[in-house]
Amino acid sequence: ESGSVVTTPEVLDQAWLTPVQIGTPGQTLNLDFDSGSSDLWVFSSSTPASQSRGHSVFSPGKSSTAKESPGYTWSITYGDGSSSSGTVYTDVVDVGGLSFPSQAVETANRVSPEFTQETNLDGLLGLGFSTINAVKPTAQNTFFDNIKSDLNQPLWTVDLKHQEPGTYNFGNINSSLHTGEIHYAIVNTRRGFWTFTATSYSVGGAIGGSITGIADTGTTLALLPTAVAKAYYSKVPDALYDNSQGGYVFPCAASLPDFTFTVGGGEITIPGNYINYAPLTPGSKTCFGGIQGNTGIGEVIFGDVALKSAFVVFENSGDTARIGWAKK
Ligand SMILES: NCc1ccc(-c2ccco2)nc1
Repeated sequence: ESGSVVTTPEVLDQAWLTPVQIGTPGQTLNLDFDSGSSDLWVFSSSTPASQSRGHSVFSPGKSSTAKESPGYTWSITYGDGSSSSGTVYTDVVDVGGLSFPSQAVETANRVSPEFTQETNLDGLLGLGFSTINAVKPTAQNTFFDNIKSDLNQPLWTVDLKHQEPGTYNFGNINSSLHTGEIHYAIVNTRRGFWTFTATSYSVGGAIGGSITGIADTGTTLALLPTAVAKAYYSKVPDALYDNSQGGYVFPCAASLPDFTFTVGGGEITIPGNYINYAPLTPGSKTCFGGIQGNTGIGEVIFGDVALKSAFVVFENSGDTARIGWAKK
């Protein structure tokens, strides 16, 4: 089988949110599908009202199929400093018509203020490898790992669009969603992420070396090696690294060069206007870059700024994992 679901960008393409039905009858929550983590967690009836105000919550008590997983707990802190923790149920989870009857649904007993403030986001659906699932004492499977054997092909695809709805597909490649050929690179799954290598990059004609990083639908920007970010902004007049902002800024009127990277022998171009990410504050004439250095973070992250420039295939046949990138 296969399934497809529409995903919708938040303001400034900060994240894309996708409706998921949980329990019986189905309770719809809008989740951030995140290939950079591997837990399906939700705001719940156990989340204090002061933290869940404005959010849809999952109430296991209202689901005839919810089962507690006694003694199971989880706690996560993300790269951006946000965090959440709680307990675990199993219940039916339906994504785009694909249903798994006993998905681990991690209900939040607390969330950090960053999550409370993002009222469109009702939780995360991890699409990383189940090896890094945070449930104790036993790691749980991601939704993709649970349904993979039922899918026509052991893959999911993502088509994020700048300020337009896009799609997540499970089990098939919809060829109408891409124009160019799909170019594949091998994924190294050792750290539980979709880690791949771009063999080269170019900015305004200048060619650079290889970049190894993770494909992360749950991170807004492209956090590249510091030398790469430096090389990019050297081509942007009046760009500078602003310590107080923690990144490269430039005049919003600047025309930014494209950033092209090569994966599996094919070129993907992030258009300059995607790299002119946003004014520091609404109306400011100084803008913050969509490409930043990855200083202080363990990983190089090809986040949404890169992913929305392409049609991307995440395939895991069991012994081999691959990532495919195509123009669209
Ligand atoms: N890369 C995972 C992830 C996704 C969303 C968030 C988030 C949303 C609001 C505040 O923090 N944090 C981390």
